[in-house]
Amino acid sequence: MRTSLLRSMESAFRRSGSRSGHLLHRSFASAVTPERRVAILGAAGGIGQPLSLLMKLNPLVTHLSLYDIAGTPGVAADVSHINTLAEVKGFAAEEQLGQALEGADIVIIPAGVPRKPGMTRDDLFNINAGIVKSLCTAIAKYCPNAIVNMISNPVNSTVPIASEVFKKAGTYDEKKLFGVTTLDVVRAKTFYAGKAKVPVAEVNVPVVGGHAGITILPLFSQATPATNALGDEEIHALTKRTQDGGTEIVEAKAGKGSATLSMAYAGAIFADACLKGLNGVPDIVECSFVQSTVTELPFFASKVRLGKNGVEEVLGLGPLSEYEKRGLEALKPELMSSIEKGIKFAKAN
Ligand SMILES: NC(=O)c1ccc[n+]([C@@H]2O[C@H](COP(=O)([O-])OP(=O)(O)OC[C@H]3O[C@@H](n4cnc5c(N)ncnc54)[C@H](O)[C@@H]3O)[C@@H](O)[C@H]2O)c1
Ligand SMILES: O=C(O)C[C@H](O)C(=O)O
Repeated sequence: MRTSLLRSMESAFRRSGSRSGHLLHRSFASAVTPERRVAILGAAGGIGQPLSLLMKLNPLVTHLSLYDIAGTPGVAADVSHINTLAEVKGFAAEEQLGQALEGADIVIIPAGVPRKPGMTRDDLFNINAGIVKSLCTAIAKYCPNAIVNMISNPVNSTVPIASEVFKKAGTYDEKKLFGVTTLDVVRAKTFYAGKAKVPVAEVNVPVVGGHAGITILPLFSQATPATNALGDEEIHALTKRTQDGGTEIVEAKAGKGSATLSMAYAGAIFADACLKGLNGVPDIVECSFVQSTVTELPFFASKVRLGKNGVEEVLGLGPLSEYEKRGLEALKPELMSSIEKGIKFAKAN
């Protein structure tokens, strides 16, 4: 049973575009996996629970630390019964946050409130900015060298907040801070495969910019397998659907939150890529919102090569279609203002 589950994970990770899925099996079989500690903050939430499950299934994880301000003991006990490698510990109260973080190689943060219909991600700022700031303050104290995977929205602002908190603490390493935009890539791949009628497992689509509305810019001109079956209108519709993917889920859930299952999948894919990078697996490339000089904006999502220290290389945008060039210019003011909002908040608080 364990073997077949690992095989399914392996093939999911391979399909995701990380080119080293085979290593999951090899490293598990030969028991050479280095010790890797992953902490999830917000582990009992809508994303946190399935993400905890998926990280427990990942054979690269040796220790899994689950932290939430509510509901952790049940989730941690439940996940801990799964007969895979990772040793699971739950941490329930704020005074246990330090213990939850100690020794972490990767901290994944899905803590915070989700949208309801009619809200933008920026409407979450007032609550989530404070949550992210306090969690990042603890990260700076207890695991200053950890890689941080930021899921909490608005990502366009929470990543800059984290960077300022780390700068204030003197622990900032731009190579180790990632806004998780993998769900945009997951959606772009799914929607493209459906329209282009190509096997979804073979599809790759870079998504650049940020993680809100028009700041999400899928580059369908670079999608593979390439197709000339899609005209301008179809590309526009695919772009809009990718940009509005989060809202599509928020509306379908009708007040019961936003994407959780697909986000957990995307978060697990991205964390797996970070783990492989840490373990020295070559050529691990994923899109992520990182400190960047690819455009004039200080943070920007693009393809990133992952390595032993986190970001090894932020890759350029590649050739853009005229439509994408216009999209790029159009997103800059909104993305810049969200970045500045985060920086201003962190400096003032
Ligand atoms: N980056 C993305 O692509 C993406 C995708 C989906 C959702 N999100 C965002 O992820 C966040 C979480 O979404 P969800 O659906 O899991 O929400 P949720 O309400 O179901 O879960 C959030 C969890 O965070 C916990 N929490 C709150 N404050 C905390 C704190 N200070 N420390 C630790 N835990 C704390 C809550 O107790 C809860 O269990 C939202 O901000 C949402 O917008 C991002
Ligand atoms: O849309 C949301 O609020 C959640 C998330 O950012 C998403 O893209 O699904």
